[in-house]
Amino acid sequence: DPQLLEEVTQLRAELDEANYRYYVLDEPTLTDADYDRRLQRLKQLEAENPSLISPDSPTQRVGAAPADGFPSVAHAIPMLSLDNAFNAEDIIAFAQRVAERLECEADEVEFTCEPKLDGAAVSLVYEQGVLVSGATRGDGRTGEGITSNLRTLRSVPLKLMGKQIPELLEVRGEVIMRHKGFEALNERAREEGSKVFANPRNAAAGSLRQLNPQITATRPLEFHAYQAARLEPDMGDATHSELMARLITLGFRSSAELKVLTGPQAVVEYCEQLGAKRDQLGYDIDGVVIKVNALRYQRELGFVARAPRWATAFKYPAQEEVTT
Ligand SMILES: Cc1ccc2cc(C(N)=O)cc(O)c2n1
Repeated sequence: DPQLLEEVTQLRAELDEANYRYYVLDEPTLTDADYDRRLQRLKQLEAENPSLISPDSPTQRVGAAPADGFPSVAHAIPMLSLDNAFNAEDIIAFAQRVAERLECEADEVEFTCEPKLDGAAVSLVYEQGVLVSGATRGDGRTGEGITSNLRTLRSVPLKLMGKQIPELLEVRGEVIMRHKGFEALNERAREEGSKVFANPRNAAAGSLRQLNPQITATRPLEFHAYQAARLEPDMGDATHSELMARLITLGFRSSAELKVLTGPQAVVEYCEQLGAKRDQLGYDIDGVVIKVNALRYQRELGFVARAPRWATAFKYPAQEEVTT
């Protein structure tokens, strides 16, 4: 019945658009009540016409628990950790090392800076624009397959947006829990006598490792993309900042605080400025991720044993643990 198909298609488009505006653009259009009304209507139409159900429908976010635990997933490209810088001298030394290898002046090198979110790192794989796999970082080479849990996050697109859909995209990013959601969760946990989490990072990691996606679906988690580990067709001689802008058009949230800066002094200033407003962000960060912006230079610089030569993480002193 074309009338029915029209209504189902319209509802899906409205729900996907509402997700994007709420979670990526921070400009919600639908109220939660409007969102839920449309979702219920779509669930009813799909229940009456099961042949219409497709895995990328907004109604298919919360599935069944994986029968026997999470499968082990090998990352096609290792999720390596970053080397650390602790002060301005370390940042300048990092920039000098990069400049030497690129045979240019440190003050000419373009860097990006973004807050280093303190959550749980995950990887999402999209084939022909559809989410096919999601995994935890694990030990960097092998993680746990938690696709069913990641599907419950409304900031994780079930299918990519727009017309320029890549054949293959592997997005890396951080799943975080904001302070407000963390405090509300622990408040409920104390009332119910269930597990109270020590900090938002543990709460995010613990929520992603729930065997039952219905539980994960109730947790206030957000996915923030920070890298495209694989992209086919690739973007050739692009930059990290252009890649992040492309991810936003594909439906992902990526750091609103990302800045392109030239030379180490500007990077040091960014780290000082962000440090000054660290307590007002509403979510935990443990530093600043500093990257060489040009992807061509990132490829040229490569990695040392365990961490990229082209990136480092400036770390702030640990904050006193949140008293629960
Ligand atoms: C390459 C790399 C590795 C880990 C990262 C971690 C974060 C983070 N925790 O926010 C951000 C990034 O841009 C990262 N980038």
